[in-house]
Amino acid sequence: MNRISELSAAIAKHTATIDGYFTSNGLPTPSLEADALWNLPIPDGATDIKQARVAVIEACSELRDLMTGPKELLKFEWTAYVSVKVILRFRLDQSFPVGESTTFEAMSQYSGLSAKQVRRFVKHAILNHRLFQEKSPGVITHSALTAVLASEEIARNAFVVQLDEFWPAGIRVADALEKWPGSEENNETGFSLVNNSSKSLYDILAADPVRNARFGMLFNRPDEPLDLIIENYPWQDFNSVVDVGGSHGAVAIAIAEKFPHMKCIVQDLPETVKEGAARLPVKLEDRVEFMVQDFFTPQRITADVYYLRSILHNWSDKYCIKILQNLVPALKNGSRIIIHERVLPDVDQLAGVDAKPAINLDIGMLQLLNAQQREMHEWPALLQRADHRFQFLGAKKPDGAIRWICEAVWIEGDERRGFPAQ
Ligand SMILES: C[S@@+](CC[C@H](N)C(=O)[O-])C[C@H]1O[C@@H](n2cnc3c(N)ncnc32)[C@H](O)[C@@H]1O
Repeated sequence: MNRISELSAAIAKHTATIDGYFTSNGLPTPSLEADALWNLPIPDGATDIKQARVAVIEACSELRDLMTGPKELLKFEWTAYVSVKVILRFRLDQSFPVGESTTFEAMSQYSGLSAKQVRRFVKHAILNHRLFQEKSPGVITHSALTAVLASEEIARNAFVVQLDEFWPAGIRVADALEKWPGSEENNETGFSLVNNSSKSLYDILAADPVRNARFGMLFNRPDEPLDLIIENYPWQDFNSVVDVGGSHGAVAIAIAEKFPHMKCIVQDLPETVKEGAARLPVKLEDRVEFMVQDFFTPQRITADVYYLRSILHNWSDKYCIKILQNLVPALKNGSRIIIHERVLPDVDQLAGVDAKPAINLDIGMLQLLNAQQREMHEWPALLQRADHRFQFLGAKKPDGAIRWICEAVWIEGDERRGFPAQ
């Protein structure tokens, strides 16, 4: 069988598996109509159905490319997201309720754009992105995608931030690499260039409350259940944890709730600490403490565990080493360091659809901050560069998790190597 027939057969086979699952469980078939479910109803435990879904997506993508052909694949869609940006900026998705219809004229009155402009952008968005539908000429209804955008501010905000802040930064990455070869500084990026600034993303956004609030909202929704870190680390074996750059303390609070013997300290910058402390449930006040601590200054708290979730991927190696070295003054023999973040897949896993978000985030970290995602082998090396007394113990990724739990231990006197520390 040739490749296109193989792919076509695979698509038919795996689609039938998924269809059978939905039918036998009384679940609706996937749809992009406005009243569709927002996510496919496949529970975490249904591993074979999840795998079938991945197989369909991968086979469709390859088949589509094969049927397009190499030369046509090289055509660049340079208008790709223009219509989406306009729709979001002028809030056309929010111009009429989900379940109702509208016209180009009504959208024009709502937005201040001309009816002709609205028609051009809406048609582009329907064709390229399945935003809206036009089932009869001039009558516009929502699709599932615009229904989500119109109904859920967090999803809408994420799209806006990606289009308005992240995408333009990507366009200047090559320029930044040319201007600052090999830079590890977070103010020498595509983001800095496109903002015409010598500052970092954090400083640029901090100067603009609206942009800063939109950026902050990106992190308001948990991207994986907290249970995954609570259930998959032996917290019961320890008495204290410092959540380094812990934001509003979601993880520390979950640890304190589940393990009443634990003392948790959440460290962050002043503004975040103030907000986090204000939100802390009164019943946890004696066991969860918020503390201002810049992680580029020496750590003041000696604890059993130092927990860093999604911290190091925001920094280049040079700064990660400084963050780790600044823990050293407080560490005691046996202190644990948990690095909890996405890990880049190995080269042999690059084909999987799961690899794509990690690889894309890696480039994203570069375009915004000159930072990076890391492969597993880079963690022990980075820890060793910070201090040879950090010993990497291993890592695991619980089922259903997006982050790995990477663990290191601090060994005083370099017992591991059998000679005293210098
Ligand atoms: C990507 S967020 C991760 C927050 C949290 N660990 C989590 O996973 O939800 C990075 C955090 O680092 C904090 N941060 C940035 N620079 C810092 C610094 N120099 N010292 C302490 N915290 C810092 C930010 O305020 C933010 O809360």
